[in-house]
Amino acid sequence: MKILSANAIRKVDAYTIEHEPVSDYGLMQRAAGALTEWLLERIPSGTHVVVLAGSGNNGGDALVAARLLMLSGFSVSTYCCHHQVTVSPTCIIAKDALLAIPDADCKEVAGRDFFPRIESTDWVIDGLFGSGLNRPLQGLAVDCVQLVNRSGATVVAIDVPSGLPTDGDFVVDPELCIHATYTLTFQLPKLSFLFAEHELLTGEWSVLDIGLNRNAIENAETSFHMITHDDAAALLHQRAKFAHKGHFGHALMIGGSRGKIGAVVLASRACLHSGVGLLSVHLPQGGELVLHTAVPEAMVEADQNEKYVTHVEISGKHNAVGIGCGLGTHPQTAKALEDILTRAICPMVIDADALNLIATHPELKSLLSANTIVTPHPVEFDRLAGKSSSGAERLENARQWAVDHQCVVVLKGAYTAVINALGEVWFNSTGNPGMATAGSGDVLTGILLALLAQDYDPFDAARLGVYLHGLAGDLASNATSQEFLTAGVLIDFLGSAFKKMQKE
Ligand SMILES: NC(=O)C1=CN([C@@H]2O[C@H](COP(=O)(O)OP(=O)(O)OC[C@H]3O[C@@H](n4cnc5c(N)ncnc54)[C@H](O)[C@@H]3O)[C@@H](O)[C@H]2O)[C@@H](O)CC1
Ligand SMILES: [K+]
Repeated sequence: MKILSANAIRKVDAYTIEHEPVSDYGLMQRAAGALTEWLLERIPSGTHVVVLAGSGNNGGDALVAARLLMLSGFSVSTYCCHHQVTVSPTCIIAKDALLAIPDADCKEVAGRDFFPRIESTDWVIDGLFGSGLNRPLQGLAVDCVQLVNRSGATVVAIDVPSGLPTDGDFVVDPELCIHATYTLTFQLPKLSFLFAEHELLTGEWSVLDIGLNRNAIENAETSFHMITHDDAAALLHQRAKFAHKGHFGHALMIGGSRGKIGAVVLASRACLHSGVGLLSVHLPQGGELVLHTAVPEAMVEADQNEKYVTHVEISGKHNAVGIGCGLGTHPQTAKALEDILTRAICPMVIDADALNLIATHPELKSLLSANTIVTPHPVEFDRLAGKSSSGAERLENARQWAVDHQCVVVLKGAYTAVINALGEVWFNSTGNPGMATAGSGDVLTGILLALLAQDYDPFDAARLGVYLHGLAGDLASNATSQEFLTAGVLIDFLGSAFKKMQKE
């Protein structure tokens, strides 16, 4: 699923109006119709609804919704907050249609004294600004937004919360933006919804289909996508009937240090449960017995050192290498990492402490090869690439990093971003806060290593891997609870996640 910029959406809107039997106002009625349908299923009967409409088409949507809610029997008070002299012609049509209803309550807000009284039991429909916002809010709009935010009412934002830039192209002061309980956005998700700092502003968001022209969406250029179930399922390889374990690759997992052997155990278990043929694990000698006991399916190559990894034999027999889980950052481990990066020619997944070592030994970056996946969480990424002041800035830095180092970056978060060497971004759509638990990242590394060993292209492996990882988390939390989730439970649900991806 594409994520389009405000500008690209405007073009798709215009194309739809030009090529389909629908007018500007017709499209607005469709949008407001979808919105009202959503609202009617949720607003408790008898609720007083306060509708705030700006001067643009977002305001027009709000005015149409106000009319539809009134016709459905709700008590609706509508306030027009005109922030500019020219009001959109479609907004004017919508307002005239509202005023044509007997008893329509529609007031102009000429200043603070004209503001509505909002009770905490009210529902507020925010149609002040939509995708046309191009600068931070000022003046009366700010006062209005703050009145809403302090009211305690349930707030439904139309398309985008007023004050939030659709593409995340400027940093928002949360005081200058509606804090929506729900955001109902039209047709496609918006980029700015995917940054952690905007969670408070968007609340729970959902996409409403308003039937924009499919060809126009298909032809619109963008670097941003969301991974849907069908996208991920299409990436899954079928396993041939006569296949044997040699067909599914031999993976090498390198990790562990004293006190952190569990990380390699989790990553190894996840790898074996993700379809790999053979798995060898290189870990400090002290962890050998633990690994043999916890993961009997794996072969163990113990390091000469008891507590940390110092030297790894890299041979042509491995189809993929994973390194970093629980690895530690001992100087001798850094030397070993340099040696591995220099000699390994197979695809690699690099995680956790291996990334921290690269951050403290920047000369190692030049050794990364094109078929590498790096899997930093935001703090690890900032160590690698320097601090970012916002989610949007970090995403741009990660795209640049992927281009500069010609590898796949998996920037982990609520909407994990998988970025290829062209700077194209696919956001994951599965997963839940229950997965914010120790070892969850190790499980992802294990899955990615298994897919790489099975000859998945690194970008495909990363997109399918993050989707499966999140899906296992969703299945696990549905069957138990987010609180109960541990990395081990995630692995237990990997089987069901794979099953959901397979063709019936
Ligand atoms: N035909 C269409 O284009 C459709 C548009 N739809 C709605 O239309 C919205 C976009 O409408 P518009 O493009 O009219 O934009 P908005 O309704 O977001 O209005 C923005 C207007 O305010 C001005 N402005 C921007 N930032 C400002 C600021 N900080 N302070 C004061 N003024 C500011 C802009 O010049 C622009 O004219 C979408 O979000 C969606 O809700 C839907 O009705 C579906 C169909
Ligand atoms: K809005």
